[in-house]
Amino acid sequence: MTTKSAADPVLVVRGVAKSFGPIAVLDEINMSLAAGERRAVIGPNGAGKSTLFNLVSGRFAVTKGSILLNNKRIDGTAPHRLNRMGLSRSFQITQIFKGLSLYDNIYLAVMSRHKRRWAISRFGPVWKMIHQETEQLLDLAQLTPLARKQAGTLAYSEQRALEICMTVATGPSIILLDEPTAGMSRSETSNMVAFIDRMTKNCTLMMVEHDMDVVFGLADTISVLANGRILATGTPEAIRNNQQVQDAYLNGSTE
Ligand SMILES: Nc1ncnc2c1ncn2[C@@H]1O[C@H](COP(=O)(O)OP(=O)(O)OP(=O)(O)O)[C@@H](O)[C@H]1O
Repeated sequence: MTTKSAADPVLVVRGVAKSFGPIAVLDEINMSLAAGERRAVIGPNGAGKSTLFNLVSGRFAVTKGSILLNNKRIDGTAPHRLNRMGLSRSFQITQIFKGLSLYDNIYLAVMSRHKRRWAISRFGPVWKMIHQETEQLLDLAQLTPLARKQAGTLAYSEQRALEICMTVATGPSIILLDEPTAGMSRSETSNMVAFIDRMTKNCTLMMVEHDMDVVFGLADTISVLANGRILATGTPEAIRNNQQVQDAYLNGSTE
């Protein structure tokens, strides 16, 4: 039986390879994410970023190697089970309840963290805490004025904000962000970066993002994938100054 200490990494990717039939897409991928770390995975089109995300989030099986979440092997685990184990994939999948109010959506997410089911009678300290945490999250997200609005009637960017709020409310060990600003204008993008930054202060994040302003605005470590291998991992500053990375990606990046 494994025990976890505070210094243990939240996520470990160890010697992972992935092939589709004869096509090798990823090889020798090694990564370790500490608690509270915000890691961006960048790289040219076709480098294997989405494949890596799909391996970590349980959508694809690894061909070789292992993936651990909080010291437990998770490669081969179905996405819905991973969700219950604390790995939450946000964006590109809309998981809000459109017929409910924004408040009720967040309330349900906070309830799930406290392992409560909906009940007619909701009195007592735990329900009071659930209500207070919902109010705090609404406040942090600056969504209080919209609390009573039906989620389905919110603007697209507001629905995405609600979704990240719900993700945070469930208290996951790690949040995977899949191009969190895809399809947004410049001003929506910079608002979303500020929003994610505010909402995920103590969360562990792994994100795939093409927009370098988003990457450099949010990540404290960056892994660069090229041709299915990790070319470099380091701070934004180190990655920006890495000649190999510049040659393989940053200088030639059209995004
Ligand atoms: N299901 C699949 N079957 C066969 N090949 C695949 C499959 N999924 C991805 N690939 C191939 O794997 C390589 C990596 O694709 P992937 O989508 O992971 O790259 P990416 O870095 O996310 O690219 P982009 O930035 O364009 O989204 C590509 O050559 C792609 O064609």
